[in-house]
Amino acid sequence: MTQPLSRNSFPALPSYPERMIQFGEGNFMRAFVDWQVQQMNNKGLFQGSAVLIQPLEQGLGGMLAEQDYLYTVLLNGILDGRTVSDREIMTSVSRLINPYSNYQDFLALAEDDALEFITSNTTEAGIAYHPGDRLEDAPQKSFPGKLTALLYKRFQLGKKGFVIIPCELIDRNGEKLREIVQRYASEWNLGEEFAAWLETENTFCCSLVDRIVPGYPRDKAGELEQELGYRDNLMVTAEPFLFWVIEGPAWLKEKLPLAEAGLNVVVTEDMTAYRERKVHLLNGPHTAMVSLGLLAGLETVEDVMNDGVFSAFVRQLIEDELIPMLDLPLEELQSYAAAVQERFRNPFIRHELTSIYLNSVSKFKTRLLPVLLRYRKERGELPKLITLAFAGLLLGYRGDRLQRQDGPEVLAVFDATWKDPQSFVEVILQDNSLWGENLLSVPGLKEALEDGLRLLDSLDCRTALEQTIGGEIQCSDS
Ligand SMILES: NC(=O)c1ccc[n+]([C@@H]2O[C@H](COP(=O)([O-])OP(=O)(O)OC[C@H]3O[C@@H](n4cnc5c(N)ncnc54)[C@H](O)[C@@H]3O)[C@@H](O)[C@H]2O)c1
Ligand SMILES: O=P(O)(O)OC[C@@H](O)[C@@H](O)[C@H](O)[C@H](O)CO
Repeated sequence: MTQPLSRNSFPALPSYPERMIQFGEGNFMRAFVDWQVQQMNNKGLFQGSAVLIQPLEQGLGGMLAEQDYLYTVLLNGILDGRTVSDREIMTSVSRLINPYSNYQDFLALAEDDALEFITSNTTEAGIAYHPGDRLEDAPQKSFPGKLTALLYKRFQLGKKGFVIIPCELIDRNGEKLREIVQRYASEWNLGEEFAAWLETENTFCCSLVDRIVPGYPRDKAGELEQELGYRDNLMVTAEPFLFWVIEGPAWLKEKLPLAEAGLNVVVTEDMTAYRERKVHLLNGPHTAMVSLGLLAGLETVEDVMNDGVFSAFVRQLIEDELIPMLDLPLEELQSYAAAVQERFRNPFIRHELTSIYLNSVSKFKTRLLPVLLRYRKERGELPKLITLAFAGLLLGYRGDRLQRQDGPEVLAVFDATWKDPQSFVEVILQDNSLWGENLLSVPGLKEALEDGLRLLDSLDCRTALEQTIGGEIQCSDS
């Protein structure tokens, strides 16, 4: 029987002073930011660790403590033509504070001058204003509320601010976070001096993250335990590829020497083009493939890429509908798209479609809907593959064929609307809360989705896809 991972079993592992506060202890942050901190430490360039803040009352705090905050990152895949199979025990996390049970320790972080950086990933839902939050709460419900309380304490102590780099996959994440913090500062009457300190003493950066992190390797856990020689309930698998774009001042390159440590990190004045490329060419195909893939009984991204019809769908989607709508040099887009498809084919990691399926409605809205609308406007017709993916999404949210995973308010809208299949498409397209606008005004969309739904409901999904790729589904224009 193997022993659990702990510092006792690996007494030679190093420890580092805390230099970063990190909101979020999920798989992604542990295999992305903390992994990069580890690489900087390995090269003697940072000599620091991250203290994690659990954003929600329930989380991984207990499990991390049981392992002395150690865990293994397993990188599997092909990078620059080389097969990578790396295993490394992370020593870049010092501890985790649960502000729900230990608010004092959380606020006490404001006192530590060595803490210079704040990072976060609280999912797309985390950078949100919660009207009920108050300074006196212990803790505030929202992540920005907690951050405001911490920053205010820091200000009261007369200390310098932080470099704040959120990693949430929302557009202009740093600006959104700063706006909500400023809003709390104003609503909580924290004064003009604090508002000025927020502006001048803190650097809020926007950032874009890119690494596929499937998380805990459930299917291979036993085998890996034997191979590693210890039990690790928090091991994380990830692809070797990594890209982090930070929109921030040039001095950050020295202060946080990620690129110097050989990591694929860019500090730039404007990250817009990088974001467009990634969200539409990587996350877009992911979201387009999930509902259709799950409806066809496929389980992983690799399954999709190994299926002739589905991989043709992904390729055509990228080449014919996504790339032509992006304002970047064609060659650059084509080379990124080729790399993405290679990453999707990674035979060494198991990326479950169900994990990408989570909150598909909001993902469709940011990743594919803008392209669909632009295509319709510029070409006078609908992009047939994005439209079919939209139909697949709507069918999946009927709830009888797929196990939906979305917020209760989103599911309630679908449940109410699907009660009348005749009016379903017309009503759902008008729902501003889902799409941010009334999509009934998009010429031909209602009819095309009704056709798509009929097709997907009457044929098996692969045949429906084959027909669509062959151009047989017509988008009637009104
Ligand atoms: N897994 C990937 O391949 C990958 C790659 C790039 C980006 N991401 C992004 O990272 C996010 C997290 O992914 P993960 O794999 O680490 O998930 P996870 O479930 O392991 O971790 C989620 C984290 O978010 C926090 N959280 C969840 N809902 C919250 C809320 N409403 N308010 C505040 N905090 C909240 C949790 O406490 C936890 O720390 C995703 O939403 C995605 O946008 C993931
Ligand atoms: O993480 P999500 O659930 O927001 O989205 C699923 C995937 O599209 C996403 O995780 C990608 O794998 C990632 O963005 C790659 O960098």
